[in-house]
Amino acid sequence: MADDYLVRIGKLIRDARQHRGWTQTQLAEALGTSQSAVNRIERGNQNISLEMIARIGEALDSEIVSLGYAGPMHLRVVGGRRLSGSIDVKTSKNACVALLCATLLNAGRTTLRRVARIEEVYRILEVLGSIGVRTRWINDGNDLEIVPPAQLDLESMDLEAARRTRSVIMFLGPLLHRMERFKLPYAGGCDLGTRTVTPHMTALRHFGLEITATDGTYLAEVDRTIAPKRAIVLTERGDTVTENALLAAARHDGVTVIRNASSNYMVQDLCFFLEELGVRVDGIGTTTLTVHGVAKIDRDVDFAPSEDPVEAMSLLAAAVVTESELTIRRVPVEFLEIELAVLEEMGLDHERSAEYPADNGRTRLIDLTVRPSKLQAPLDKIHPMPFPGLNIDNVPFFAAIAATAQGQTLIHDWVYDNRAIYLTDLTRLGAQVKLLDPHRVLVDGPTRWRSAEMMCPPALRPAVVVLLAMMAAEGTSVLRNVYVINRGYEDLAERLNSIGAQIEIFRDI
Ligand SMILES: CC(=O)N[C@H]1[C@@H](OP(=O)(O)OP(=O)(O)OC[C@H]2O[C@@H](n3ccc(=O)[nH]c3=O)[C@H](O)[C@@H]2O)O[C@H](CO)[C@@H](O)[C@@H]1O
Ligand SMILES: C=C(OP(=O)(O)O)C(=O)O
Repeated sequence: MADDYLVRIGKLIRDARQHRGWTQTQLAEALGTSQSAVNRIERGNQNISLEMIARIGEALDSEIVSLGYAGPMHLRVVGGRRLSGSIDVKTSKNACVALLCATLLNAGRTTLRRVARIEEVYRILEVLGSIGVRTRWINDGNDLEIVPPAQLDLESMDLEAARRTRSVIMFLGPLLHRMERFKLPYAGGCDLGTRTVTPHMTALRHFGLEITATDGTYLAEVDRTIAPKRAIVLTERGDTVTENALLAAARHDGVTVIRNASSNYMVQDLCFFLEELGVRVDGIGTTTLTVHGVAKIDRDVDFAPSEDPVEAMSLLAAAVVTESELTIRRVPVEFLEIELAVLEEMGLDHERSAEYPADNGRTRLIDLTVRPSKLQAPLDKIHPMPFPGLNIDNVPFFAAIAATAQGQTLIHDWVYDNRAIYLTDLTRLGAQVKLLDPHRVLVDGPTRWRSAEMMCPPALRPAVVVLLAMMAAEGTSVLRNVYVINRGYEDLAERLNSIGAQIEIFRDI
């Protein structure tokens, strides 16, 4: 019986270590013991004290044994500290989730390099695993290997995981080639108000896909006699709808033209990946994509998704609100050009390195050094547009930046029903943010930030904006329930600590 417990605890430790991406040797070093001792513990061959379990939990930032329900993660932020040094931008959530869905097109093995270890990726991995796709972290947890089975088992889909992410909608494009009738749960994700899926249905109808929405699920049926006869015109220039159309076109044996396509960063990464799979895509970076599909794809491929422009913007905003000098490395500059132009107008003192290519060989990167600056509010409103406009997901960061600038800034988020509303949470931290209507806020700066204890807004970017303001505010703030941040940022607290922040992770027991 005792042995059985040791084996179970050993497995928990091994899982927590792998989740962290550590080798046994790395864990041994953190504990001041030997790799062979860690190996014995993980195999259940070693008596282990409660104190040792607690130390392992601390080292891995994972509660190995919890008393009852291990509650949500919270952050305690000691603010008012300057950041310094340099930090690398990780690969993007939005490309990684699209690429994971795209692996369903390929009968061969896909290796994805430096995939962001974030909750959104974990949810898609859980869904893939539940339907029979073999996925495993390799190379010390940096890279992911994905091998689909000959037959997918959709009946066993982990519905709870699927409902927590909107990205699962990108299963539609690949699945319509693998089965004629299937079910998918309704797409979830951030609480940003109504987000339509109609454009996806309109686009995929060209490939014979019809969708009926029943209680909580989409029932998809494919009529194989239908194939695109003319160009597919997307009804809106959305990122995931463009990706879904690309995924469907990739295995359509013929040429598909997609018009009003998004040319945003995640779409470009997906196009580069499709090319690795042997699917030619003309017009990458433009709004007309011509896809030369192939009926069968069976290739072992290796691909490195590019860096996340929204994480780059987040780190840049962290430097601005904390009045720090910080170098942000591996910034995909093409997808941050408008943001930088606006910030330059506002008076941001910054320096850019020469450009160098990302590991995908295509995306242009720079290292960006940001210095403390006296910012002025921009003359015109801040508003997003599909790429190459100011990125929709970067708009919330301008609220925090505007709060540090002298004067009034109007922020107009026409895209999402709720996102601008969450920006008023900044008032709890001392900012003057007035909601004019559900899409527009007026920010008056500069701000004398003050600490506060708050719940995380239920949307990724506004949640990070609140965290950044807490880092600027003197004193100790608490941000509760940060799952939504972990959806899109890998180890954000630890990484910010590495450049001088003081953020402690804690949980309810
Ligand atoms: C996994 C992923 O990649 N998520 C991104 C993707 O979500 P996703 O592609 O799912 O975005 P949606 O399709 O929900 O579009 C966001 C909102 O913008 C509206 N809309 C969009 C385009 C357009 O030309 N006109 C228009 O009105 C939609 O109706 C919707 O209300 O794109 C969003 C917009 O860039 C980003 O915020 C998300 O981070
Ligand atoms: C809105 C976002 O993402 P999602 O589409 O995953 O909800 C985001 O990344 O800010």
